[in-house]
Formats: sequence, C-alpha cells, structure tokens
Amino acid sequence: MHPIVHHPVVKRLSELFDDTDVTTRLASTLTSLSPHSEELCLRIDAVICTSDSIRSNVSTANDKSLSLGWLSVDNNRALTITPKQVASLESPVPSSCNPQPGHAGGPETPQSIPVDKSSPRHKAVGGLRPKKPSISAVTEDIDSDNDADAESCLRPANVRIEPSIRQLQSDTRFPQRKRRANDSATPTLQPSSIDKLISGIWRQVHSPVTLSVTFPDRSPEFSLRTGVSQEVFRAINGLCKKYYDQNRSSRALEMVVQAYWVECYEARIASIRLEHPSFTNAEARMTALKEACSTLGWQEKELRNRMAIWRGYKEIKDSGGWASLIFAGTGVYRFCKYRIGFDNGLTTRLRSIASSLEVAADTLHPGWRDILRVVSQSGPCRYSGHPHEWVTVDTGPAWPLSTTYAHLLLPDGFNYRFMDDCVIDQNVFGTTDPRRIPGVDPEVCQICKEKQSDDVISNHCTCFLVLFGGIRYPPPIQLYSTGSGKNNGVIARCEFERGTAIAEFVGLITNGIDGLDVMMGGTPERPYQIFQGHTGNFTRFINHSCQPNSQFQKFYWCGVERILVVSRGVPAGSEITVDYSDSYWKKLKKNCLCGEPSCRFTRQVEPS
Ligand SMILES: C[S@@+](CC[C@H](N)C(=O)[O-])C[C@H]1O[C@@H](n2cnc3c(N)ncnc32)[C@H](O)[C@@H]1O
Repeated sequence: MHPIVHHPVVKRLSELFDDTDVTTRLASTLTSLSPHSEELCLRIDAVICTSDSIRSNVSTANDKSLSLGWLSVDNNRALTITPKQVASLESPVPSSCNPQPGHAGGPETPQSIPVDKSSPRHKAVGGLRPKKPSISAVTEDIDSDNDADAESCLRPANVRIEPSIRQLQSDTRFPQRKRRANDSATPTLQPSSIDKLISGIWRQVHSPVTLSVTFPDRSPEFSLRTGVSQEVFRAINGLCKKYYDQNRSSRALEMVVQAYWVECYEARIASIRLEHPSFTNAEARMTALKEACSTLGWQEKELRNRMAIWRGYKEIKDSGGWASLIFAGTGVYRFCKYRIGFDNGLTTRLRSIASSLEVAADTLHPGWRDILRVVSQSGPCRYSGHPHEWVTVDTGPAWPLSTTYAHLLLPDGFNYRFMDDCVIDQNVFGTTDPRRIPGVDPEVCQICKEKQSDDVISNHCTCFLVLFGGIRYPPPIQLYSTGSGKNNGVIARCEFERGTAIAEFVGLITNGIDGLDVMMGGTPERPYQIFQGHTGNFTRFINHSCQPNSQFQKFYWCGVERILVVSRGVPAGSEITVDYSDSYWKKLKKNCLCGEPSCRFTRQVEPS
C-alpha cells in the first residue's frame, strides 16, 4: 500500500469523519493511476455551503471552496499553501465537480449516478451509502418516520386501498454511520476479557472450521515454476483450510486431555489416600505429582505451572460444557494462564450459555463430539436438525421450536421449514420472478456498472460487500425464548456492526394474502409479498422494538430485488429487533413489550 495512505493527516481525516473507507479508496485510486513523471499531490479542500445545499446535494453559486493544504504523494510530506495559491483556489464550486453524496468524488467512483433531487429525504451520508438512481434504485431509503408516504409509494397512484393487515415494509433509511464522540465525551466501555473469551467461542462455533481427528492424506506436489493455475491455487487454499482445521482439532484435543487430566489427578489423590490411610492430603498430592512427572519427564515446578492452566480449562469445561472449551479460540491459553476475569462472573456467564452453545455445536458441527472419544467422554448429539429448530433458554436445555407454539393450539401443530432462498409461488406468478426489474440488464450492477454474477470468478461487482459487508454464513444468531409475551425472538451471538447485513428476508414470494403477516415488496405496478407462514428463514422470528437495532433495506442483485435485515449496530448477546411500523401495530390487538422508554404502542389494548 502507498505510504501516503498511512499519513497522519489521512488517518485523522478518516477518524474525524468516522470513515475507514478513506484509506481504502485512496489506496485504490493511487493504484489505478498510470505511471507519472510529475510530483503527485493530494489536495485537501473544504467547501463552505448551507446545510440545505448538503441535504439536497446541489451546489449553489454561493458555495465557496478553499484549499487547506496538500500532501506530496511521492515523498509523503505535508505542504502548506501560499496566500497566492489560496486566492487562486478559493472559488465557488462548479456543480460539475460537486462531490456526490456518499463519495468523496474522484476516480474511485466508477459511475456517477443521477441524484433524485425531488426527494429531500435522500440525505447524503457516509461513504458506504449509494446514491439513489432516479429509476432503478439500488437501495430504497424511504423515511420510516413518515408512514403515509412510505405506504403511498408502495401502492398504485390511482388505487386507494386499506393496507392489508400487518404488512411489513422495507421503509427505513440506510443505517447512517455514527459520528464518533469527540475526545471530551464519556469514554466508551471496552469489552472485558470474559466478553472477548465468550465472543471468541461464539465466533469459532459459527465458523466453517471442521473439527476432525483423522489425519489428511499426503500433500500434493506443486511447482511454482510452472505457474499457479486456478486448480493449483484452489488446492493450496484447500490445504490451508485442511491444516488450519487440523491445527484447531489438535489444540482442542490437547485442551480436552489436559482438562481431563486435572480430573484424573484429583481422582488419583483420592485413591492414594485410600491406599495409604496414613498419608495427609499434601503427601497424597506430592505422590500423585511425582507419578505424573516420572511419565511426563518434567520437573515438578514445570508441571505445577502447566497444571494451573489446565485447571482453567477444566473450570471452563465445568461451567460451559465441553463445547465451550473445544470452540474457545487460541486466546483461551492466555486467559487461563493469567486467570483474567475468572473471579468476575465467568462461571455464571458460561453456565448461562452452555446449552445454547451445545445447540450450535451439535447442529453446525455434528462431528465435534468425536474429539471427546480421546477421553471416552463422547456421546450422541443432543440437538439435531437445523440450528434454528431449537429455541435456546438461559436456564436449561433448549426447546424444540414446535413445542414453543403449543399454546396456540394449532390443528396441525407448528411446522416451519427453514430455507436459505426465497421460493416463488408458481400458482401466482408462474415461472416469472416478480422481484426482477424490467429493462435492467441482470448482469450489470446498477451502481458500478460492473459485471454482477453469483459466480465468484465472473463477478466483478463489490457493491454489496462495500455496502453491507457480506452476509455471514452460518449466521451467528440463535432463536431464544424472550421469557415474555413476545414468545420467541432472535439473539445475536456475535456483534453485527452498524451497516452490515444480518440476513436476507426469505420466504414465499406470493401475492394477495390478507390478514396475515407479510412483507411488501416490488412497486405499485409490480407488487409482491413475502410470506413466512410456513417456510422461510430466521428473520420470521425477529421481534419489534420502538428503538430497533436493525432495519429492512432493499438491495438489487443481478436485476432482482432483495430485502435485507441490516444492522444499525447490534452488540453480541442482544436481541435483534426491527420497527414493524405504525400501520402494522394499528392492526395488532396487543401491547408492545419492547420495554423502550420511547415505546409507541404500550397502551394499544385496554386491560380487561
Ligand atoms: C414475526 S412474529 C415475531 C416472532 C414471534 N415473537 C414468535 O414467537 O413467533 C411477530 C409477532 O411477534 C409478537 N411480537 C413481536 N414484537 C413484539 C413486541 N415488541 N411486543 C409484543 N409482541 C411482539 C407479536 O405477536 C407479533 O405479531
């Protein structure tokens, strides 16, 4: 990467505007430049304008630009500006070079998209935000606070319909990046060591790591001199994964044996006291230690030091179960060595996630218990099937999802089929996908105009990744019992940073459903509904909050509209919530239980 990217001024700008993309965009722009003979400079300009001008993204003749300074790209130093230069640089900003919202302008913006000036609600924000094209929008960003507007734009202009009961709409704005609090503000709380240990366990259990106790075959032979073809590179990647997994498995095996060793050691001490009734406890311990040292070939002190760490492994396993130890990341060694936070509620925290962790381990890594064969502790999986077919509870074993709806007395019980992609209701739409936008080339991204494809090799568009950070698979979430009248909800096991996609809203693509929960999609001319009554993904279980930490957002991929759940900043361990909208609640005979001080629907229904 070019050194200028790390220049303190660039870093400061990035911090100031809370935009980590500044460096990335600068780096990619510099890389894209053809070789040059003259000294290159990075000029840092500012524009003085009215807030109206920013909101509407239209520059006026009154806007004044001034140059603050520049950095020499070639020798990475800051240059000052002479008064003469300042005079020549200060000028009204011509519209043609007005930076577009969400972009710093310049060559890294592949395509300038016309800004819809008629909509003052399209507020220009941080670098991740795409501009809304006038016809084929890339993301819908209709202000959620204005329900009437949001609804009217989803229905034909000449038709007045009473909204179907309990419609959800992707009617909120893209999560705007938070301004970082200035230095004088209250310092933010850093996650504790326990938080880090626990989030490491959840990350690992939701990673594609394959724990296996078998050894891989002999490695293939490669020659770099003959070049690296796609096949060879794929094989090398496979090898990396294989040995990474193997290393993880060996580490897990090692910790399992060591935790078990502590149990055996205590049991051996008890046996020695039975064999030698005259021995004190200390003598029995010494005897057991000597026996161990003679086999291990270690000094007593060496063994005592290691034992302290092994005791930590055992404590983790005793509270969080074997899964917590097996899926603990490499940090667990340091954690046990220095016993960071052991006395500060670790046991309680691990105990409360033990069964949820087992659900994730059993359903996502069904072979994980094989590792326990080494100490004859393996047993059958307790939880089988889809990871979201279990409702986790803090206080005990998880419940099968269907049993949590027994109170509804449904004639055929609660049956929900989990699937990863939407299915089109052929009775309504035949073979046509109503989400497809007519007249749009499905192979071309509407933002960057690059080729878009589901095939990683042919795809050249990175807009989704840049905007939403890519959808994590498997999603680090679980269904959980809220323990309130809300019944089930969705809990984030890992953090979802603000602006990242949590999942696509998946269900049956249909139309004409009335009186049931549906998500409205499409346009007034081509409406469709996403129905999650019988089939879909976990987004079906996301509850409402009047102060939600997530929102629905439209995105277009390969010419097809997709509705996403996007994080507004979801910390690990918190419930994922969205705002169902006023129109949804108007039709629901229930009080909202979100518990927010700003709750809008606490007193919808009078107590009987
Ligand atoms: C899409 S479902 C969400 C999952 C649901 N909690 C469950 O257990 O199946 C929507 C229903 O959940 C309940 N719900 C969601 N958020 C709620 C809230 N904040 N207060 C009360 N009930 C809520 C309402 O009954 C609502 O109709």
